[in-house]
Amino acid sequence: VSGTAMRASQEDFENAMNQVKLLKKDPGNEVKLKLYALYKQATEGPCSIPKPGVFDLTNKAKWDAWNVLGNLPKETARQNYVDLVSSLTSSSKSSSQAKPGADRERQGYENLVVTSEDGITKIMLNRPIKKNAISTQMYHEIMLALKTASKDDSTITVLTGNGDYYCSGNDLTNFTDIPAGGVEEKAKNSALMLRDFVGCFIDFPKPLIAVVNGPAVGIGVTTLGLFDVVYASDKATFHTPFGHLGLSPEGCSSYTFPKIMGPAKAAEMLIFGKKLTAREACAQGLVTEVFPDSIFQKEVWTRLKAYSKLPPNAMRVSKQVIRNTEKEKLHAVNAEECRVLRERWMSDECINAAMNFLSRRAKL
Ligand SMILES: CCCCC/C=C/C(=O)SCCNC(=O)CCNC(=O)[C@H](O)C(C)(C)COP(=O)(O)OP(=O)(O)OC[C@H]1O[C@@H](n2cnc3c(N)ncnc32)[C@H](O)[C@@H]1OP(=O)(O)O
Repeated sequence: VSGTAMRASQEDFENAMNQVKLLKKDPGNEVKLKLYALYKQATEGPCSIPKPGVFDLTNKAKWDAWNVLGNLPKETARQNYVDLVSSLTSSSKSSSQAKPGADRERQGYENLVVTSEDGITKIMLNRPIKKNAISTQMYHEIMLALKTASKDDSTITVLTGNGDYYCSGNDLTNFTDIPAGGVEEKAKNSALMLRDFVGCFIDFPKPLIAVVNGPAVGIGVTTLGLFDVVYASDKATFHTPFGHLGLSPEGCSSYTFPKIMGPAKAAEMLIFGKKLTAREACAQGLVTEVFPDSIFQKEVWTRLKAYSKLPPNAMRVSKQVIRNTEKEKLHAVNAEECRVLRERWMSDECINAAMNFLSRRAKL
C-alpha cells in the first residue's frame, strides 16, 4: 500500500469505509485482516489489548495484524486504509471491464491467470505480494484450472508463478479461519481438500510441466514429483521445511522423492528441511533442466511451443504408459499422508510454528 502523501481526511476515511461495504468481490482474508488492522490503528492507535489465546485463531490473527503495525501514526494508518480501499475498488472496476483477447484468457480466477495459446494451457499462480502462497481459495482455483485444462484442446499444461517466487507453499494464514467445529473440523476439512488437490495432479491426463521461475517451498516442491517435466531458473531453490513447521510430507513426496533421489537424499530434504539449489535439485533428478535466469523464459517457452506441436494422442498415451502403473499406489500414499497431516495440524508443534510465522517471529 503506497502512502505517498499523508492527507486523507476523516471524510475520505469514512467514504473508504462505506466503499468496503460495497465491494462486489470478497477481497480475501489477508486483505480483510490488513483493513481491520489499519482501521483499528487509525481509530484507536497502537494495539494494547491482551493477546488472545493460541487456540483463538481468528482473534489471534486479527491481533497479530494490528500489533505488527507497531507505533504507526494514526494519520498514516488512515491514509494507508484509504489507499488500500482505493486499490481494491480500482482493481474490481478494471476486472469488470471487457478485455481484448479475453477469449484466450480464462476469467473468473482471483489468484490465477490462466491462458491457452499455441496448444499450451498456462496456469500462473498470481499472488506475487505473498510470494504465491496458496490460500484455501487458490487450492480450489488450481483444482478447477487443472480439471478444465484436462478437457480443453491444449496439448500440454504448464504451472508457473508470477513475480520472483514460484510458490511459497501453503498459506500459513489458512489455519486462522477456524469453523464452528473448531480445530478438529478445520484439520478434517483441510485433509479432505489436500487429498483432492493432490489427486488432481495424480490423475492429470496430459503432459504437465512446471516452469519454476523462482524459489519453491513446501507443497510447491512436493507436488513437483507428480509433474512430467520440471524446468527451473538458476534462481530457484527447493525447500520443504516440514520439520521446522511441525509437519510431515505431502504431495506424495514421501513416495516420489525417495524414488527420484534415493531415501538418504529424500530424508535430508523431507525430515531435516535441507534446501536445494536448482542445480542440486537437477543433480538429484527432481528437476529436468536448469537455465540461467536471464534466458529462462525465452528458452523454456521456445521449447514448450515446439513440444506442444507433437501429436497430442501419442503424448497422452505415453504419459499413461509411464504413470498408470503407479496411480493406485500414489492415491494410497496421498490418503496416508493426509491422514497423518490431519493429526499434525492439531499438534502443539505445528500450531506454535504457524503462530510464530504469523507474529513475525519466524521465517525460513
Ligand atoms: C491445507 C493444505 C496444506 C498442505 C500442506 C502444505 C505445507 C506447506 O506448504 S509447508 C510450507 C509453508 N510455507 C512456509 O513456511 C513459507 C513461509 N514464508 C517465509 O518463510 C517467507 O515469507 C519466505 C522465505 C517465503 C519469503 O521471505 P521474504 O523474501 O523475506 O518475503 P516476506 O516474508 O516479506 O514475504 C512477503 C509477504 O508474503 C507473505 N508470505 C510469504 N509466504 C507465505 C506463506 N507461506 N503463507 C502466508 N504468507 C506468506 C509474508 O507474510 C509477507 O506478507 P506481508 O508481511 O503481509 O507483506
